[in-house]
Amino acid sequence: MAERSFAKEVEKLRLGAGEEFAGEGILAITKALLQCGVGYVGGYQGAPISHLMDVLADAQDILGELGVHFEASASEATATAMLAASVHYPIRGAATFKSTVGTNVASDALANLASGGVTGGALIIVGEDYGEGSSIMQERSHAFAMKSQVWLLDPRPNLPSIVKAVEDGFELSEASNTPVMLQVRIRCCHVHGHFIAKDNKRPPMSVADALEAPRRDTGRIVLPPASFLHEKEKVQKRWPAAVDFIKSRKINEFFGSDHGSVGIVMQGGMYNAVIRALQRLGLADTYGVTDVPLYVLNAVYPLVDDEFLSFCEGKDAVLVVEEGQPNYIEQAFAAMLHKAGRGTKLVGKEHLPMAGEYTGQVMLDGIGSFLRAEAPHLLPGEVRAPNKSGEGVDTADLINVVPGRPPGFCIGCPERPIFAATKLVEQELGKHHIASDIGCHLFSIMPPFELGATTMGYGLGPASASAFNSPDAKRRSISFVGDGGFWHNGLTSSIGNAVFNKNDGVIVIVDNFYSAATGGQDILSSRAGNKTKSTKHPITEAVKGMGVKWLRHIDRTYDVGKMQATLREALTTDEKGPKVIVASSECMLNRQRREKPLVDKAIKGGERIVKPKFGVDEDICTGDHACMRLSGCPSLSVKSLDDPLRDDPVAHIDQNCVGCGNCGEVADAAVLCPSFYRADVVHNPSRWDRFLESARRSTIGILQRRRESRRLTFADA
Ligand SMILES: O=C(O)C(=O)Cc1c[nH]c2ccccc12
Repeated sequence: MAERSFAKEVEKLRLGAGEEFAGEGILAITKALLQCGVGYVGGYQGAPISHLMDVLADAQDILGELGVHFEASASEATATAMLAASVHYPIRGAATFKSTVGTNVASDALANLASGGVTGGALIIVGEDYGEGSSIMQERSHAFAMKSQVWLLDPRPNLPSIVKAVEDGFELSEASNTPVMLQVRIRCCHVHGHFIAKDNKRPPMSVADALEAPRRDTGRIVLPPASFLHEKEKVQKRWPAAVDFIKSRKINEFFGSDHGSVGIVMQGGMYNAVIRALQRLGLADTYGVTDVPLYVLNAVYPLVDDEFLSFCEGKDAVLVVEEGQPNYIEQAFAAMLHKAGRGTKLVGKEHLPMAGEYTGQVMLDGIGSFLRAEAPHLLPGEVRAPNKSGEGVDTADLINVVPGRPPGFCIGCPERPIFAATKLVEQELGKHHIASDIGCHLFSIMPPFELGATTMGYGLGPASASAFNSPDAKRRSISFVGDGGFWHNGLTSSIGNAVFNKNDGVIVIVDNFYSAATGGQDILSSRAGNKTKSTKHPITEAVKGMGVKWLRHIDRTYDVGKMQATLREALTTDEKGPKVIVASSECMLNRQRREKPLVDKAIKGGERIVKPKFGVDEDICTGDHACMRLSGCPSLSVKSLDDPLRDDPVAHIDQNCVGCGNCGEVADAAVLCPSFYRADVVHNPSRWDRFLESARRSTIGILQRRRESRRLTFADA
């Protein structure tokens, strides 16, 4: 079950011509795909397009009615390889994934697809995870577009532009026999707005039709001599065809005055932020109307030389707003101007940062700096000569006032006890080299665990420990991989590799029943039934099938003692070959999403429900916080006591506790302290519960009164 259900929203996908669609960017993309007569869609989830995959999964009935095939691909490479269906057949297909990491994974298939070219439109919707909210390395998808010669669209972040980009993308792909990437940043995915819908179109040729009449053409298969001809075709046919299409269909847009001494060129995705900066500089109105000449690249690759050169005509200076590095667009424009012998001054990264997200403030500073330098006469007096000194920024330096808040495991996360156990084992056996992987479990690198030295890619944790396999070694490496990474490619890249190379290390497969970090999507080993997918395939079976001999399965990760003992055994056994521990417990977020509505309903219906909660007895807690050093649970916090003899704050469990029991288990396994208690909160208590409660209360009352009566008391003076 995914993080968000779009079951209600997907009904909007049925809107017909002339009706107004209102909603989120990702839904608009899906609607646009259906309006374009797409024949098949698929992809792999990851921020910021996880929800696009969830929308498609929730829309399967609607897709099915139109004869559109949906695939939840095993990886981005799988998703891109699926687009092979558009090579020989005039069927439109779309794949979506997270960039740039997904594009890295997909690049084998992407390069092959781009070489042979396509007949039906092939659209790759890449969710660009760049900037301050990103979880990955900061790179650009642009490089992939250039190296594989696929076209890159980067639409203005509003619904009509996004929908148009999907339509343009398919047509561009067909006009140039080239796959097209449609880049959407996080704000573009989640922007809300309106557009006028068109009717959905059944694909003129479905995948079922294609299977009835198979086609092949060796000229489209990547093998010499065809592959050498592809290279020629790319340069002589497909590239010029793409430039012609972009130009004749006016994919790129011009705004502002035709006459002006300066202008701004930008990636389409930067448009909203540029307009906001111009508004703040007094140069655009509330509706975004401006006199400043703007050239908006909804297609960022390939570039159209004469469009750019004509934009520069009569201008003294032009600013390129291009997020990230290298500044490919700026370099290409500089070369165009130089070759054309033009004198227009081209600037970009002089005024805007070379790296990092172009946020509102960055854009304001950069465009302000450009205009102050090149066209100060455009700026209102208060911008040119502000009353404030400096840039006019007066927010406090937050680094000095806000404590750091590193991301960590959720309350009740079943992965927390795995790392608590690892820490306890390291206390016994010493420090080990630990290789981490992509997924929630990577939070182990953060306090309080501080375990893990590298992360090399999805499913590659054990692979990234493969060099540490020496006959001279006295200590084994430990590596982690999640169930998401395991099925993405870890089964072969990590487990198969370890078996084949006789790796002696310890591999922990963190199995939480979902691809949790990407939003809780189902995978092969998910335990729940799924209407359209085949689940319940145990990881242990796959691992055994790969040839692993030493395999342990822990089916309740909260058992810290057992986890610790198993890790100890894996690290010390004489048995050769990889030691694989599958540690399974359900993702607590998903479990709560599943159980909470049922429990709330049962409580409302008067049913007796017992909810376990944990607490700390503040009379016993010494305030040494040892429990926290092995937990990091957000619900385990500190509390100051109103007691002059206790100056250290004691441990405290807040009301968000879900009763996973981790803190008690850890306290026990670490022989930490007896101050943790469990209290069962009984909703809709039975008569027996009430009787027990009153019996307990009166017994405790008697004992309390007895103790009170024996206390030494002082008479009032
Ligand atoms: O969803 C995210 O934010 C991820 O980083 C997960 C992810 C999805 N596909 C990938 C390919 C390579 C590395 C990470 C991911």
